[in-house]
Amino acid sequence: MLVDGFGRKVDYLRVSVTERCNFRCQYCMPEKPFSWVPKEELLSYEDLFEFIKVGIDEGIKKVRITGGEPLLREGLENFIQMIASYKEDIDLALTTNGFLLDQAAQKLKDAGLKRINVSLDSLKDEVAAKIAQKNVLKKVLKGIEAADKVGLKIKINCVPMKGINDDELVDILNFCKEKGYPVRYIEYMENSHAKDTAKGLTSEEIQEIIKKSYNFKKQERTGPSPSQDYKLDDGYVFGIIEPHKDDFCATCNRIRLTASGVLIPCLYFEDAQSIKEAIQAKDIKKAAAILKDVLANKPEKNKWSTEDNSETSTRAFYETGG
Ligand SMILES: Nc1nc2c(ncn2[C@@H]2O[C@H](COP(=O)(O)OP(=O)(O)OP(=O)(O)O)[C@@H](O)[C@H]2O)c(=O)[nH]1
Ligand SMILES: C[S@@+](CC[C@H](N)C(=O)[O-])C[C@H]1O[C@@H](n2cnc3c(N)ncnc32)[C@H](O)[C@@H]1O
Ligand code: SF4
Ligand code: SF4
Repeated sequence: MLVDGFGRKVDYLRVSVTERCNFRCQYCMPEKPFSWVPKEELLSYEDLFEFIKVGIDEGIKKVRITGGEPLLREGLENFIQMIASYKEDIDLALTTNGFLLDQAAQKLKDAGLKRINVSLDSLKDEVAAKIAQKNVLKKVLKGIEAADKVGLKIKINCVPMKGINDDELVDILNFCKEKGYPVRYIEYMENSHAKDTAKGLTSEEIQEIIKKSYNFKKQERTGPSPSQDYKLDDGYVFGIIEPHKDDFCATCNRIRLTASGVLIPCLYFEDAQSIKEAIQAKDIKKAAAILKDVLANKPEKNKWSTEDNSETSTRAFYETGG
């Protein structure tokens, strides 16, 4: 079992397979970065898998593949198959913007993927295009449909932004409710890579908007998801990811591995260590020791706040995988 310095059990590894992306979401990557990490500096799938095995052997139960946009990296289905066949009962999932999902869904399912979280910030062509800075909506909706058809379990992620998509939160909920997909609204997390004008909604503001159309009750927090669930009277459950809440980090069970082999104890903090050398030297003991050291240094909580004393993260979400 993996335990951090605050006694939190860590059993969830998020693996970013690329920092590159085909969208330029205002809250994440509004401009193309000045330079990408060169391809040769990335860990191969085999090397990433070597580390994932170390993690699983030490107690990781849930692996999420993310990015950048993970579907941009060639051969992803082979990587998924490696993980799926290493441990049958692993909770293996993928987070994607959905743009390339239409052609990838069947391959992903066949490789052993069970569930997928797709970002959907708007149901209006022009708003989706404004957020992603690309005409994306039709392809994303097609991708979601294809994933559904092949039997992948779907969740939808939506980042509510002031003056941009905050008038659509109920429409998005209705769309997801009709399709049977849980939607999770994510509070915008301030970071120095986002567009200067980006401003998110707090969980309370999101709830106020939904309250105008639906009654709902806060649910008990259970399981490994970062989402706080709310249940409508008809039983539909939506979630809000509330990183500005004081107690959000108390149940943190997550660590992150970037595509270039940096193991990050917290989405918010700078401190991190590379496992690249150890993995490439096939020094499993050293890789396991670095994992434990990173966990021992996992911070108690982030310093995002809705007050003036909020600290902005310099970590790019497209690098850490969100
Ligand atoms: N601050 C913070 N935000 C997180 C953390 N984990 C997830 N999030 C946010 O929630 C978003 C959605 O996460 P997903 O990639 O869908 O994964 P998930 O919510 O763990 O997925 P489920 O396993 O389906 O619940 C992330 O991209 C982040 O923006 C975390 O540890 N800290
Ligand atoms: C970094 S993306 C990577 C996976 C994929 N490209 C996607 O967009 O789903 C993972 C998640 O992070 C969320 N995200 C990115 N930047 C964020 C921010 N500043 N605040 C909150 N969520 C953010 C996205 O909405 C997405 O759901
Ligand atoms: S949120 Fe995802 S889709 Fe949007 S720019 Fe970031 S990595 Fe790309
Ligand atoms: S901000 Fe850091 S400590 Fe808090 S939940 Fe996210 S990863 Fe965990």
